[in-house]
Parts: sequence; structure tokens; C-alpha cells
Amino acid sequence: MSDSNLEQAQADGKYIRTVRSFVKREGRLTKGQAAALERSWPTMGLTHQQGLLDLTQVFGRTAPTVLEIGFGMGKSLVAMAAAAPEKNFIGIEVHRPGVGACLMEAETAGLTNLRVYEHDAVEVLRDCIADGALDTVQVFFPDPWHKKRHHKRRLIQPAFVEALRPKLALGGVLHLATDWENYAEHMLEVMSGAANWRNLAEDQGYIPRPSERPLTKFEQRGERLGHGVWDLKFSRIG
Ligand SMILES: C[S@@+](CC[C@H](N)C(=O)[O-])C[C@H]1O[C@@H](n2cnc3c(N)ncnc32)[C@H](O)[C@@H]1O
Repeated sequence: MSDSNLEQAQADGKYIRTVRSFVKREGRLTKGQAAALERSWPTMGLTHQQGLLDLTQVFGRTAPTVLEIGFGMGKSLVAMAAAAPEKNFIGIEVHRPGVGACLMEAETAGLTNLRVYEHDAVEVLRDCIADGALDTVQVFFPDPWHKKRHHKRRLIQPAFVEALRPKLALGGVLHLATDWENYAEHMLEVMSGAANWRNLAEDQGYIPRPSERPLTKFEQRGERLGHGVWDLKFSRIG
């Protein structure tokens, strides 16, 4: 069905079209990733089918909870979870090899404060996370979808941030980072136009790179090549 036919069908109420922020790649698992999934999924894996999470039960304690969307191979997520053992971390990623890689890193770091989903974050947020449950949501380097006709696939959209906001506690923070200037501008426009958020940047633009966001190899390389990175932090005020 063509795009316009799908939209027509949706308008007729026959078909709800979902524009997803990812294309599922069938990447192969390395042996190490497969083994880590086998070993650690029973203790660290969460499934969408489990439905609404009881965080106290999942982590065996009550602690501030950080949710990362689209963690890739999990490098930053594992580094942050290792640096903040007093917090709970939940990662969501659709790419299975990435989930396996993250579990490998988490095992090496000996983490007990991390749980992961292999699922679409839009659905996990909607169905599994209780209102007010999160202290921080972070989205680092989401797929920029460079072409204009693909911009609708970008994760950061008005409807998405409006659905995400109630999942944060009041005062909770959404932290975004991108190395694509046009996406940074898009993020700033979406967040500045959304109700009940406060921009934590003094000049209402971008914040200086926060020290708690680990510097990845990818970003280091970008720095050497003179590429920019833009961080945004907004707190929930309503
Ligand atoms: C460009 S990568 C960045 C990965 C990582 N954050 C980093 O900084 O290296 C974006 C990641 O987001 C994941 N992703 C995109 N949309 C998603 C969604 N709706 N739910 C979960 N993961 C998603 C992709 O599979 C991909 O691994």
C-alpha cells in the first residue's frame, strides 16, 4: 500500500498507521552477545508482555529511576549505571545485537541496577511505565532521519514528548543529545513549544555538555573532526 493509501485508510478509520522511529535490522548476534543474552536475560531482561512494571519489585528497592531510549550497544548506559549504583537504570533498544552487547558490558561491570527491554520504546512507555515513575529520561543520538521526507520518523515529536511527560515525576528531567544540527533545532522547537516543560539552559537554548553523559568513541571522533554535539535538558513542571 502506498503512503497516501495508508493515510486514506487511516482517515477512513480502517487502519491506524504507525510511523516508527526505527527500521528493524536483522543484524546477526556475535557468539558473545548470544551467550550474554542467554545468561543474563533471566535477571536483566524485561518484556513488553509483562505490562505495567512494579519498580520496587523489579529492582528489589525503591530508588530514583533513569530510563534510556535507544541505547545502541549500551556503552553510555552501562557507564552511567556503574557510576550511579544508587539509581535504577532501564534501557530500551529494538536492535537485538545491541541488547546482547549491553548485557555483555553489564556483566563485565558487575551491574545489579540495570534492566533492559528489546522493544519499541513508544510501546514500553505507554504500557509498562507508571505515571510519575521516572526521575530522568535520556535519549542520546537518536536516529536523525536526515531526509526531509523522513523527518516524521524522528522520535522527538510533539505527541511523543506529551506521552512521555506524565511518566516523569514532577521536576524530572528529559535529557536529549544529538550531533545533527538540524535535529537539535527540531528538538529545541518541539520542546520549547510543548506545555509544562522548563528549559534548564540559562539562555533557553542548549546546555553545555553535562559531565554525567559519558564521552563515547563516536563523539570523540566527531570532536576531532570539529563536529558539534548539542545537549538539551528540560524538566517537567506540570
Ligand atoms: C543512532 S543510534 C544511537 C545509539 C546510542 N544511543 C549511541 O549514542 O550510540 C539510535 C538507536 O535508537 C534505536 N531506536 C530507534 N527508535 C527506537 C525505539 N522506538 N525504541 C527503541 N529503540 C529505538 C535504534 O535501534 C538505534 O540503536
